[in-house]
Amino acid sequence: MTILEVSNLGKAYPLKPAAGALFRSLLLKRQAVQLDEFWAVRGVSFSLSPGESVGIIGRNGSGKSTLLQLICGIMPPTEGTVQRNGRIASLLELGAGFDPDFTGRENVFLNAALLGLTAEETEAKFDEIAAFAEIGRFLDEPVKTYSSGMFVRLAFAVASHVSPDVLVVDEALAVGDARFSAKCIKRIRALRESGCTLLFVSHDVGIVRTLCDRALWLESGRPVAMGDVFTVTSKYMERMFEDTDDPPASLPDVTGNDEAVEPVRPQLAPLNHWGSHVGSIRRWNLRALSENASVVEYGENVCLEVEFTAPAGFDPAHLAVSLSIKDLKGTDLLVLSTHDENRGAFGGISGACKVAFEFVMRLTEGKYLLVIALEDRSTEAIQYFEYIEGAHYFSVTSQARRFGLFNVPVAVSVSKS
Ligand SMILES: Nc1ncnc2c1ncn2[C@@H]1O[C@H](COP(=O)(O)OP(=O)(O)OP(=O)(O)O)[C@@H](O)[C@H]1O
Repeated sequence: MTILEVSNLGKAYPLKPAAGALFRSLLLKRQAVQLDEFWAVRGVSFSLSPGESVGIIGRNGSGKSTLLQLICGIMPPTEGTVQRNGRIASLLELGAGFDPDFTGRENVFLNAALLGLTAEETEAKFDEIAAFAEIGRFLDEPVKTYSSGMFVRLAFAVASHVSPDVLVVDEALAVGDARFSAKCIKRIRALRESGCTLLFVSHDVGIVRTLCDRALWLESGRPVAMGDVFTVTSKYMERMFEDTDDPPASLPDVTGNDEAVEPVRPQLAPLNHWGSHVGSIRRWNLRALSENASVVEYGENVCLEVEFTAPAGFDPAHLAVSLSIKDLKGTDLLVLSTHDENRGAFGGISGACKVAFEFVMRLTEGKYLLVIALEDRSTEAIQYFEYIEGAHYFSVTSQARRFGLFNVPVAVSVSKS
């Protein structure tokens, strides 16, 4: 069963005619001026099953908000259809579904009624909503006196407490402080765990990876790829790194189906490889008990050796080799760089070199991937000669059952106070 079915969805806006064309048309009283169209979104198709979560990514103006508005029925599509099979709660427009002259309390009932709740159902959830919003006595003030942050708190509190089948959130509206943002993310996670479907727009790839299983990448209103969140966001970041305005050449033009991008297969190396390739990383080896270790024991001494060729003519004082260990969602868990540990280590070198990082494995049981990069650190923004994401995949095992991502040596003492 699908909870949301989006088919060939598109939204076109008329473009204003050029001033000369309008004038000529009026003067000559000819037929109406032909208006050009601008497609903010076009050719988007996908379906969502209950409990799935999709992050929508894309640069500014790529059509993310327009797509969400079409999906929620806030505006009609120019072409295509949206079939909704459940209660959709959305957080898209500041103040949508709120009456500025009503108090916060009254608006909770109004907003919940628009989402299909009876007054009794809202009454039963009211205390929870009020506690989540944390706006205190302002609950009985008209919402026109609210700051945008207070507005969002109340709107999110309602949307996330009406037991939605689908929660649609445009993160651009998350104007709350860091603590409230963290609270919202925790709440979204809890809703997901209880089976709620999520559609989430964000510029923050890290949050999309944390909250979503799949990602849809839009470019100029068109879908570029949809599929496994890590794979699609990696391709997107690679594209952002290249940072040109040409349409992406590396991925096929697709209509939002999942076959566009292969799901992550951690056994396959590398997931991503980009950079200017002026210098090159030639070989690497994660040595634990064995060469190219695919299993590392917690507490084991680990050595990563990276062989590379320094870019010809580049000042080696600004050269750095870095490694990152990520979880399979792409979160950086450990980042080590010669730039931080031994800055200027490459002063005076040229041609083929080797660098070794030695450390004790303190990550607990799990599957991880390794990123290796050859970097230009001459400016604050890192430029990559080579960036190899998924250069190596390995698991960490542990004799003792340990919880948490890290397990560090700790001394515990007990005394009478
Ligand atoms: N009412 C409108 N009339 C004409 N063009 C519009 C209208 N609303 C949006 N657009 C255009 O449609 C395109 C997509 O806008 P949209 O807001 O959906 O992008 P977005 O990906 O959400 O951007 P951002 O990341 O900046 O929020 C943009 O070029 C925008 O200028």
